[in-house]
Amino acid sequence: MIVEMKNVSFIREGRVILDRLHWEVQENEQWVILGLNGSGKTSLLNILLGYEYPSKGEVSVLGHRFGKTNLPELRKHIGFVSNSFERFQPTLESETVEEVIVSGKFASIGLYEPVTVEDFHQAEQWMNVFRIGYLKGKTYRTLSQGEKRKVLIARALMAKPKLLILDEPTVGLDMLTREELLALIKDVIMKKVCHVLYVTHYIEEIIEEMTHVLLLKDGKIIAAGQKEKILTDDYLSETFQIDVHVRWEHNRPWVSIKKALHFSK
Ligand SMILES: Nc1ncnc2c1ncn2[C@@H]1O[C@H](COP(=O)(O)OP(=O)(O)OP(=O)(O)O)[C@@H](O)[C@H]1O
Repeated sequence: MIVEMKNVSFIREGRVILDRLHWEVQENEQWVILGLNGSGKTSLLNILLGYEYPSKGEVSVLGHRFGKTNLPELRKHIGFVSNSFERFQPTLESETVEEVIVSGKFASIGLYEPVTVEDFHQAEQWMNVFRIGYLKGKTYRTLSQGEKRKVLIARALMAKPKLLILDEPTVGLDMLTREELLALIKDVIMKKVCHVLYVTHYIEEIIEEMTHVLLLKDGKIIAAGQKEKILTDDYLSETFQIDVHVRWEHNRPWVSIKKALHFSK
């Protein structure tokens, strides 16, 4: 099992941020997490990554039960890319694209291991897969947001993770770059490079290969399961607290707002 949460609550400063979550992710399922700002998505990810400890309940990731496993060891098998990662320390910012990608390997071998020619070869292969070969030799700092995002995902894959968590990876990207990124994620899933857990605010990003959805509202699970059963008008309207309508086109869900909000003067 990829993720197992039993009765997980996360309470901070007397506030229940996650409330008695039960959630299982099986090997052959690719999940998407949806929820408004402040619904608890980041807290949930922080727990999965072992950066926060739940106040109650049991968590297992990749078969490792938290509290009984070596977290730094487990983290080596989990890749994490968040749009807030775009800035590194100044040293990495001035590295070349291939150096930044290769540095992802440190997640699994430790900072002081020497980097090998094979590592650079592997980085170049990822650059080709991600169609960013043209960035070779460029300084990371000078890249566009979309290019940086692709580099960061390639960097995460250098550590050969078993689970890749993508936290709002398309924020700030134009339509074309977003579709390119989704095509790359599709490839990662289809080629079984690793398991993908995807967090987004945009339901149209739920590509065919993503099979399951978890809806989070105020730290509670509204619904979780196969996407066709979960992405309904009722569940989504409850999650997003605005009346919406879902339609499917080319095996992707699209949402429209039934009635615009009006704030009276
Ligand atoms: N360590 C903490 N101490 C106190 N409050 C916290 C802590 N961590 C999260 N919160 C609060 O819990 C709520 C959920 O936060 P979280 O960042 O998990 O939401 P989110 O769904 O990721 O939101 P967004 O979509 O804006 O990133 C927020 O109101 C936040 O302020």
